[in-house]
Amino acid sequence: MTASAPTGANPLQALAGAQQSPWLDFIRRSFVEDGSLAALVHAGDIRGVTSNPAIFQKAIGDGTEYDAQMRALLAKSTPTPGALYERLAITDIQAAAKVLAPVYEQTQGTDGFVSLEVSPYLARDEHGTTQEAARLWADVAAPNLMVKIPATPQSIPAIRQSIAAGINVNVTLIFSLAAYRDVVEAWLTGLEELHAKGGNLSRVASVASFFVSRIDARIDSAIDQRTSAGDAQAAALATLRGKVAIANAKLAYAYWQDIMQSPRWKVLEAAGAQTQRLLWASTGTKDKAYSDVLYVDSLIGPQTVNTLPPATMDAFRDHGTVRETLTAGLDDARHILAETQRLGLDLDSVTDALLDEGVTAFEEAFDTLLASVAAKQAALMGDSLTGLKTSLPADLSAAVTQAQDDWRRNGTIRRLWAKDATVWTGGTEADWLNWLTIVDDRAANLAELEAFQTEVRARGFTQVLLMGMGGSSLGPEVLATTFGKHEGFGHLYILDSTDPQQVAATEKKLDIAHTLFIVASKSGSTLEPSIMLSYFHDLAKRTLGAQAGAHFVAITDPGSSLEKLAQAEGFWKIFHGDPKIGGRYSVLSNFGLVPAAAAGVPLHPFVADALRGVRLCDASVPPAVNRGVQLGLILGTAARLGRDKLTILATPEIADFGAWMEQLVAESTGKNGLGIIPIDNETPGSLRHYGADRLFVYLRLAPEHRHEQDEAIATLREAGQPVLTITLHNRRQIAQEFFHWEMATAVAGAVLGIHPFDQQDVEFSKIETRRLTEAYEKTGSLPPEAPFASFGPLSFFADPANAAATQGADAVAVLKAHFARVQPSDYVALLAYLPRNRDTQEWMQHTRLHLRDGLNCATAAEFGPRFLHSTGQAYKAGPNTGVFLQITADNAQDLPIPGTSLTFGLVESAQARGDFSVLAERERRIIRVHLHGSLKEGLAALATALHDAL
Ligand SMILES: O=P(O)(O)OC[C@H]1O[C@](O)(CO)[C@@H](O)[C@@H]1O
Repeated sequence: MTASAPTGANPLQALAGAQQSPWLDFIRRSFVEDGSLAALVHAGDIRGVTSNPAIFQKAIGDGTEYDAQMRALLAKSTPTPGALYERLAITDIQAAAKVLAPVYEQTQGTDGFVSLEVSPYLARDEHGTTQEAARLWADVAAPNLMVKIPATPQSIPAIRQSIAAGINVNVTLIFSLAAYRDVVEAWLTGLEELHAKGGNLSRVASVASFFVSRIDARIDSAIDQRTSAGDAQAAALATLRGKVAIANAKLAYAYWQDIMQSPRWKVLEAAGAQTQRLLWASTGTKDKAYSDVLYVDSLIGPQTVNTLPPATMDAFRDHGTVRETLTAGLDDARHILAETQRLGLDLDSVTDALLDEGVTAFEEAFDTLLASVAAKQAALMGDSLTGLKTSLPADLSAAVTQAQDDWRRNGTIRRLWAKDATVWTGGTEADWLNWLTIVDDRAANLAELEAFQTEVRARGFTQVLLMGMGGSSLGPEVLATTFGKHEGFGHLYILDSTDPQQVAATEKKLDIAHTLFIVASKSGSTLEPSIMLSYFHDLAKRTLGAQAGAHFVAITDPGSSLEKLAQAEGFWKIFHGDPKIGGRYSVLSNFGLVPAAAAGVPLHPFVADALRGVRLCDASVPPAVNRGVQLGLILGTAARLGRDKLTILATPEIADFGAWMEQLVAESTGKNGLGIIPIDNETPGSLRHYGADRLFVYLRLAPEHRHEQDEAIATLREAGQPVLTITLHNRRQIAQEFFHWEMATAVAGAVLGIHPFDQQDVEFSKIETRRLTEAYEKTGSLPPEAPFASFGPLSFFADPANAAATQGADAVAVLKAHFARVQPSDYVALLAYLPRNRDTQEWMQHTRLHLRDGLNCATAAEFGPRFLHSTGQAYKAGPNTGVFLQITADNAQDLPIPGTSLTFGLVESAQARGDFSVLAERERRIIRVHLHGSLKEGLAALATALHDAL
């Protein structure tokens, strides 16, 4: 360390003579790039640099200085905003380290440091801090770096471990003598550990940053308050104004001097160790009544550092006084602290509070910084990201802002990414969170899927049939309908029904000899895919003989019964799902990617888009700009305010996304009498049909948007209905939305206080179905049932309670009585166990709109058994606001299920009956209408009756 200053030196330069190093508490890109820092260093004004989250927030958060580097980084990859910030900060730190390197060299590694702080979010996390210190040390890779670690009780062990690892540490946020003693202890122990390992002590530098002026600011304000309240001790209190912080610092210095005399230190010193210098921080004067160099002039002494904000640096250069003040007036200092205590100014509480405030202030600065980095990143990525515009009524908007702030203050998004189950119910949630990381995992292992895609193409399949339910089919269905057929690949068909006519219609589309069959089931034991597989495998065996297995691919979780069957039958491939991902969160795992590969969807760009979605929902993105969190907080908050009908409208080319969303949202949130009811694909109507229970989501595919949909949405917005408009700039961006909605659903679940990853109520219908099919296998028939009313082709069935409530002299009267039960904010759902084809879909759509317009309520048009693995969970266990019309029909054709005495038609009716009894048991308002004879005529009769009933 330089012992004397050059003659004619300014006060800053003269500090060298007093063995104090002035460091600068400031950094920003332009200041380093334009040579300003170098000029200060060369002049000898400044011998080190410190940064903190608030300094970087000012540097990066405002202005455009960092845009060029951001652009360059974003051109190469899509980092998380947190990683992007860190790259920018490290670039500055490395540049400053270079400027200070000559000082470091001249002083043999004892001065010329630049400090970079660990994430303030880790301030109370020993392990996280230790890891991050090591990571930053390695990433910056400059010997004159100091990693800043706050002196919280939790971080003290991290300080010891970092020192022991040979990392230079700047311990920050020290306010009390007690904390300082702990820091010294950690530092000494760390050095001793390093020494014991045979490490080189001479290059381990450390400073203990003792905060000064903040203490006076607090104590002075307490004094002022008491004085103005007429305190009897006002005169004595007045003598302490502006004195306590410096007295505190002087005693810290005295403690350091004692340590320097201790035998413990002497051993380390003899082994070549450097001392840990005290660094005075928070030395900008806060009270204008005091000298603007008070906290520099008064704290000068050998082997110390003072880190100065730019204004204080300039002031000290201009009129500072260099005199060894630190060691003078030690008795006075003791007296001041004794007086502080005598007069009831609780210094311990003040320093405790200052530590908490200091941590919080840096967290908040970091929140602001990351929010601006994320916003800037989004702006620079432009149309490569989907957009979100929200238009919310005042009450909802205020509640959402409040929720965002709660999430920000509590760091909930970081807890979510850290898989902390207490974000939800503290149950088994952590076992279901691998959807958070599956895209990175798949991106890193894309070669296997790409090889599969190449092989599929080479084998020249003309069709691909995917068999599965819910999460195993709805994602692939979105891919099939959104992307269509790809050159060189077969058309992807989806089968998720037990309706015999639908099975037969699917079979008709296939050329079995040239079809690739994919059976997808996470559990491997779901009824529908099992029987579909039996049917088509049997068919394939009849066409292809021993080669049949080579046409089959299974996607299932490891060890499932499906995996065993696939092995036994010689399937071509078996792809595994991740058991820590539930079905409805599986679209970006092999459950979506294998069908995507088979259909020829270009995998790399698709996964790259999904990754964009992941990055912008990252733990480092604060709630107000985190797309998934934003959406989820709106969904959850809206539901809590009674807007629980999530009404989904989409450009037709991407409209199937709604069916996937339905399952995700309904199966995740619909439980314990709570939840969000998705209303998919309900054509917009007149404003008077909408109550205060709606939240609209418009998925707008910009290049193919429909003018009339835009108009309808604008009308809703103008009428004050809450509307979320999500803009996709191309179809592939559905990959981003898959992730956004997964995150949103998890977040909405947290707002509702439910477990969003189980679906316990689905099981009840399955049990009932099983009971019925087993009865059939034993007795050859289903248990008898009788309609409570029959009129021509329409027979009505219900449990006694529902039957009693819907008596009528004709079909019209029955339906009238049933729908008279609809209250404001209820919804009506048609649950049709019919072949899902263009005719039935049109009928359902027409009928639901008729009901919507007649009853002014939200409507759903669902096909069984498909919805049983989707919205069925919410219908059974969500809010009891649904009024259901189950529709069944005679099957014009039935198909046997190989290896059983069952038929598809029988399973379908058992499923309808099973679900009915569970809904009825749960006191839902439901009746079943069975259509006899021709389906067309039955549907026409029902439509007429409904028309007359409303
Ligand atoms: O993939 P699997 O295990 O066949 O399950 C299919 C679907 O059934 C459910 O488990 C229940 O409906 C869904 O969550 C799931 O997506």
